[in-house]
Amino acid sequence: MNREDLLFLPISINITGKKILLIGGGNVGYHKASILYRFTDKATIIAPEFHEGFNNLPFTLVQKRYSTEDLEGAFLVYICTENKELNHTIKKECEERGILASVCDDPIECDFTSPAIYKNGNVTIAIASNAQNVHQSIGIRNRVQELVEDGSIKIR
Ligand SMILES: C[C@@]1(CC(=O)O)C2=NC(=C\c3[nH]c(c(CCC(=O)O)c3CC(=O)O)Cc3[nH]c(c(CC(=O)O)c3CCC(=O)O)/C=C3\N/C(=C\2)[C@@H](CCC(=O)O)[C@]3(C)CC(=O)O)/[C@H]1CCC(=O)O
Ligand SMILES: NC(=O)c1ccc[n+]([C@@H]2O[C@H](COP(=O)([O-])OP(=O)(O)OC[C@H]3O[C@@H](n4cnc5c(N)ncnc54)[C@H](O)[C@@H]3O)[C@@H](O)[C@H]2O)c1
Repeated sequence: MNREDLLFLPISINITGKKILLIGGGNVGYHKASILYRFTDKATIIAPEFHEGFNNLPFTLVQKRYSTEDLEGAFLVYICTENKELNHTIKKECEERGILASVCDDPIECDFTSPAIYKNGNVTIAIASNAQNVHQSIGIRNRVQELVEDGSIKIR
């Protein structure tokens, strides 16, 4: 499979009461957690070491290395360690359990990816590039945000 052959469908997934797990507490883990916090105040983060920003998030922090049992009851898993081999192993263990996972260093392994988001109340504008060009997604999102904020696009 080549990256160019990937197909991602944009959907809004119901996370009410569901267990969201994020493994890895570094820069990328913190970034993903900050975005998550705009949608939920419940998630569990597992890592031996955490970015200091996690102190300002309401999530449950579990300071330890990942082990397979951590996946129990998980609905969505964000895999965000810097260890490619470990990320791959976690993804495989998610797949064996039918759990949807996003792997931060390998779009081909991702069951889902995160779009660039502009959120204003209940309105969410999400831009994705089919995992091909994250800078393009960020650029378009920033432009949409400007247009909403200067009143060119009315969302209310
Ligand atoms: C939009 C956003 C959403 C979010 O994460 O919330 C998002 N990445 C963001 C930021 C960002 N990502 C990267 C940098 C550093 C760039 C640099 O250094 O130059 C920055 C900028 C920064 O951090 O400021 C690098 C990067 N990203 C991926 C890889 C792996 C790879 O592509 O192989 C690498 C290379 C790592 C390496 O090589 O080391 C992969 C993915 N990143 C995606 C989404 C998915 C595709 C979405 C789409 O379809 O477009 C996908 C496929 C999977 C996923 O992560 O879901 C978020 C913007 C948040 C915002 O601004 O609100
Ligand atoms: N998807 C994206 O948007 C994106 C953006 C930039 C970088 N990346 C990729 O993300 C990866 C991570 O980058 P980073 O800057 O967050 O790295 P980092 O070193 O800052 O963080 C890694 C985290 O993983 C944790 N960790 C290590 N071993 C673990 C284990 N056994 N169990 C649980 N947690 C463990 C560490 O304690 C740390 O908290 C890199 O491969 C990078 O290329 C992805």
